[in-house]
Amino acid sequence: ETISMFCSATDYELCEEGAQKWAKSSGNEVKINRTPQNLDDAIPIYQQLFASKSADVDLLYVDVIWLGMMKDHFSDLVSLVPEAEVKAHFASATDAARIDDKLVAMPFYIDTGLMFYRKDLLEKYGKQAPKTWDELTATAKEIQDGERKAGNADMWGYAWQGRSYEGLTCDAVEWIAAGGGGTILSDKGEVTINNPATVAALTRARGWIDTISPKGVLNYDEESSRALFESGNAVFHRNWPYVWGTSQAQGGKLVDKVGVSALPIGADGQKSSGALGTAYLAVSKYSAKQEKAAELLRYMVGLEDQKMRAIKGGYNPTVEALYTDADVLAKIPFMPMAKAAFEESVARPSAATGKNYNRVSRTFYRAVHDIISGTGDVAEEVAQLEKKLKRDVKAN
Ligand SMILES: OC[C@H]1O[C@H](O[C@H]2O[C@H](CO)[C@@H](O)[C@H](O)[C@H]2O)[C@H](O)[C@@H](O)[C@@H]1O
Repeated sequence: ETISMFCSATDYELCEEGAQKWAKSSGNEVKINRTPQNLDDAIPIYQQLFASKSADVDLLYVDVIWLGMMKDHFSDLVSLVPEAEVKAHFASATDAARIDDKLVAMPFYIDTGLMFYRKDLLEKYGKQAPKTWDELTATAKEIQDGERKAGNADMWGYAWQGRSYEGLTCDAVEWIAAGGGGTILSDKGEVTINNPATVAALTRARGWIDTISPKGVLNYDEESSRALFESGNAVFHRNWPYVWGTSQAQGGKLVDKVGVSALPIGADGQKSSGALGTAYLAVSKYSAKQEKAAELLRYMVGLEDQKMRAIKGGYNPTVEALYTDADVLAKIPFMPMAKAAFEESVARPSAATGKNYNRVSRTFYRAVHDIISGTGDVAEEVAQLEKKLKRDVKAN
């Protein structure tokens, strides 16, 4: 049989490797579709498939924030995946996919926002990995200026995701939550954005533009910000765990020069707040090959494939046993820290918004983009954002 699936663009090669391994060993075939590079653009493609109840795709790559939005189009995996296999994963990751008494997807890898930094440069300047966002700002500036003076005119302090898209929602929620300003909406769906911590966090981020981050950061996504860091021209870089895999790949400029930490906190007593970005696989309700698709899903979320992905790509497993696996630990020495960062991570408000998440997030990231690229009064713009979000929430 041929199973057709979607793999995410950033993660394509390893996703394909796992799927082909299953195909070969099980005597089946896989046809792999690549999501657009900007994952947001996969949403309308999926929506079209669902609207036409298309059987063209059997297995779907699913971002954690889509679970509530797309749940009605996914098969219930309770009868397709044995409970013992479900239990091998972090309960928080599988619990997020238990909706309306169904198990609508299985976790594939954990994404938590992390801070990558130039270990060699921090050592050279006698600095530690920064504890707070203010410390990061100061250290980034000091090292950037020092390196420029020493002859590298292209050096920047901080590379992150400032483009107007879902990635900016992640970055901005991290800055705001780390200062105690919440996650846009409360668990109950009330808009909580209009508070002093939001204003302070966005004011600080605006101050990074053209001081420690190039103006171009306002158009950076994961891959373009990673390119700046991996070219050797940024001291700090916020991204997902896969950057460990890419930056430490043989032949790269930064092999043995990178450190990884949890994201900074706002101030003493507050907690690091990496955005939670777990990826899932789901079987389409419209697939004519439910059982076979579930077999492929079981292989790809299982220990063997997750181990391969961790070792070759730095992807953080959702299978708990892999956090004490010697081969994995040898390749990803910061695994215990990544686990703690995952446990402290903050979820975007997709559970509270359900089908309305996309609208809420779009309003949020567009406003954040305007604020950090503009010169207006931040408190006033946050008050306007609150009004817009209240309208979005009501429209649900
Ligand atoms: O880690 C690799 C993945 O990175 C992106 O996904 C992450 O960022 C998204 C926002 O840009 C976020 O919504 C998601 O939850 C995160 O996992 C990228 O979009 C993926 O294709 C990629 O595999």
